[in-house]
Amino acid sequence: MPAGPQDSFQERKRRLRASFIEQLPDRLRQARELLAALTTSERQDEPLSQLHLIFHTLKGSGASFGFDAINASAKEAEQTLREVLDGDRRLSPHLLADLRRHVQTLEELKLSVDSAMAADSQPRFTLPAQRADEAGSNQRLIYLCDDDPILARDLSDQLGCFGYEVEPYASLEALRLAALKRLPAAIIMDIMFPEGRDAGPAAVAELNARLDTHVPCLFISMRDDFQARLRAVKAGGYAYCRKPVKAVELAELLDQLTSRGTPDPYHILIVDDDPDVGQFYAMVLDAAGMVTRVANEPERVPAILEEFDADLVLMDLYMPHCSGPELARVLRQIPGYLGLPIIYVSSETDARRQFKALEVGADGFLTKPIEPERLVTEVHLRAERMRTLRSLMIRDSLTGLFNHNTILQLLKVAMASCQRSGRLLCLAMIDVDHFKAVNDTHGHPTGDQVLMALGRTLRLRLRESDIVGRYGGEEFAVIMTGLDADQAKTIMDSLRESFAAVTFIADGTEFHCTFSGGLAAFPEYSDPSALIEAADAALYRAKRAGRNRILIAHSNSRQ
Ligand SMILES: Nc1nc2c(ncn2[C@@H]2O[C@H](COP(=O)(O)OP(=O)(O)OP(=O)(O)O)[C@@H](O)[C@H]2O)c(=O)[nH]1
Repeated sequence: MPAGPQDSFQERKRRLRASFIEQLPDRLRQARELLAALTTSERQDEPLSQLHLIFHTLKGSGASFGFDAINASAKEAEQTLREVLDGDRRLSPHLLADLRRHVQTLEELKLSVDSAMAADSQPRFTLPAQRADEAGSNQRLIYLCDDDPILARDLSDQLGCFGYEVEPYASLEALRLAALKRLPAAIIMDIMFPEGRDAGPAAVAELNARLDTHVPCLFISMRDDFQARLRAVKAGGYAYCRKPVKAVELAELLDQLTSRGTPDPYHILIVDDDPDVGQFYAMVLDAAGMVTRVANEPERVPAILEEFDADLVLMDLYMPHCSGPELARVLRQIPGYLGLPIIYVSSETDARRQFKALEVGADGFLTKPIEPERLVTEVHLRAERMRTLRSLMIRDSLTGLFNHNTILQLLKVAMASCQRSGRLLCLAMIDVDHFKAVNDTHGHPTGDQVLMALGRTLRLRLRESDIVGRYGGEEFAVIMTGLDADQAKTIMDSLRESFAAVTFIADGTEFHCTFSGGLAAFPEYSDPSALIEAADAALYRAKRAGRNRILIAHSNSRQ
């Protein structure tokens, strides 16, 4: 039979089990030595803790790797040692003899990889939120159905600024006919219609059944009751937004729904002092499409996190020199990791101890042995949540671009990285021309549409590596690396020309907008505030020189 991904998973598991069996005598020898050093006359916390850690690890790994006999014997010994460490029991000669007996039982076990493999169930991974995308070739075509024709038209126009081709429909019948003729990439659907309070989800369900497909769907509604949300979920709704909805939120959701590219996999850092256990979790999560990194030494974690952008940390509870809660506390004291989800994985079942460990700001507790499927689901759900929350914290709600604080942070990070690598960096500050007049003439909502369109133009036209943010009001900041100021100016000029060509329509009147920009380059300006000040000054000059142009700041011509 050809080797498939499942075979390689089983093969890796086999290797880990073999390595566990190989290391077992050495661990038991350490346990024997520690036991020999223990006397009943005085309390010796250090060897007792070390011994506890050995049995604790054996208990967890035994369970994870399917060696039930190891798990059972180590569990009893661990419990006894825990009681001694807590002061609930004295270290009597009888108790020492008991511990030696446990070590002996473990030494005498006849372990075989094959028997453990045979007892293993085949892991299956069913990742939540796998999105079907069978909407046909037109990735930008969206149907929006709402019985309020003004809202349908207005929202469609706004979504147009995000690059979507949105067709508004004010009746369910009109939408049905359109969908039967040509399938859209997604449908945005209201819940309540004259046909009934739940007519929107019913129509979507009927359409899917009729076409034998699943058209991705977002629901929008004034309703916020459980029933409405449940109907939407039953009809296969991907998201539910309460009215009034922001076009930028819908655009973000549509981006997720209609993107054909695979989403960026979750990055999971696994911290476990036992290399085999760490590898085991990594193997399970890798097989589910996540990217993992294993740290066996807690002290290396901050350095690893600096270059591995983790969505979540999976952490062992008991580790020598630095426990899981201690490491969690260290991380929480670093501002960038205050919100990083930390999940403990441990065979600790005592609820009091679990709570204590969580108190330091960790987010969850998974008790060993954990089924691969459950591990994948738990990690996936928490990492997904983290991404959503992070996005809300760092993005501007109108344009979906990075907000003011985030762009400043990112500029600092990018400049520090360019400093190390010797790469060039340019900052462009751009500002819509005569924007006050747009608001005054066409109204604030139209002004908002202009800002959304500019944000979108910047995001779609620039490289993935460029960082775009809304600096404030009608001012945007763009960080470009690996380019000198002249190259950056060429790009910004081309964007400026494209934006000037966009036709906006408000109340039947067409109008155009332009923007001006100021560019400053690193290392000519070597610290973030000097770079921003220089780009801003160049922007100011561009405005004074007549607008609709990009000017470069030079340190010898500062004004
Ligand atoms: N619609 C809308 N307007 C905003 C927003 N933030 C700031 N503004 C408006 O942007 C306008 C900025 O106007 P000014 O700074 O006077 O400059 P300008 O009219 O753009 O003219 P120049 O920059 O000199 O070309 C103000 O009227 C603000 O109220 C926003 O989020 N939405």
